[in-house]
Amino acid sequence: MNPAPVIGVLALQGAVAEHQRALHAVGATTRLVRRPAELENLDGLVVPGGESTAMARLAASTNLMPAIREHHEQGMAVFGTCAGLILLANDVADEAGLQGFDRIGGLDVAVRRNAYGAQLDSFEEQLEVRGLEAPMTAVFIRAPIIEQVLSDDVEVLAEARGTAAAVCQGNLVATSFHPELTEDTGLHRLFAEIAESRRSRRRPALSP
Ligand SMILES: NC(=O)CC[C@H](N)C(=O)O
Repeated sequence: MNPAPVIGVLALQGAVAEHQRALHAVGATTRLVRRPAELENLDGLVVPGGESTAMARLAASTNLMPAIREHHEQGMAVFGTCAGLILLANDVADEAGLQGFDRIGGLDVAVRRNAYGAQLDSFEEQLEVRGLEAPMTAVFIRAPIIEQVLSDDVEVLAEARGTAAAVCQGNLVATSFHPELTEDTGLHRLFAEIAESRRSRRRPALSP
């Protein structure tokens, strides 16, 4: 049997412990990531929900966002939820607060921040997710909307209110909602499988 995938959780801010719990529940080993060196030899990385502007600012002092991008280019899978989706998207509308700060990028979607409404407009919805057997409860909190899918390489895994809410592109997975806030670990299982299946194809880490 393959060893458990090692999945980092970006731990600058946001729903860190909840993602760790979900990843442990699907058999992954986790590591908290606050600095570039902690990205070495990870099979995957979760970029949690929280506040994308806060994460981008906290990451800037160690150039963590470009380091995540480089590790992804070398084969590390990345799962971005809510603010994490914003940090992965190649195009972000309503960038106020993010301008001048590196993001990760790589996911061919255009998102608009806070587009489902304010904190008080947060909502839950039952979503059918491609690849999962049962519908899951999706929690949307000041969530970004995926306004446009920019490439045929992006697969829409779920839709909410008429737009894509969960997408996959190669070894990138992203949701506008918070899968870590419910007991349903289906998306974490899917991500752990993607991270594990791509491990053998990864190029070895570059020496310093
Ligand atoms: N729940 C969330 O992650 C909210 C995202 C937040 N509105 C942002 O722009 O980063």
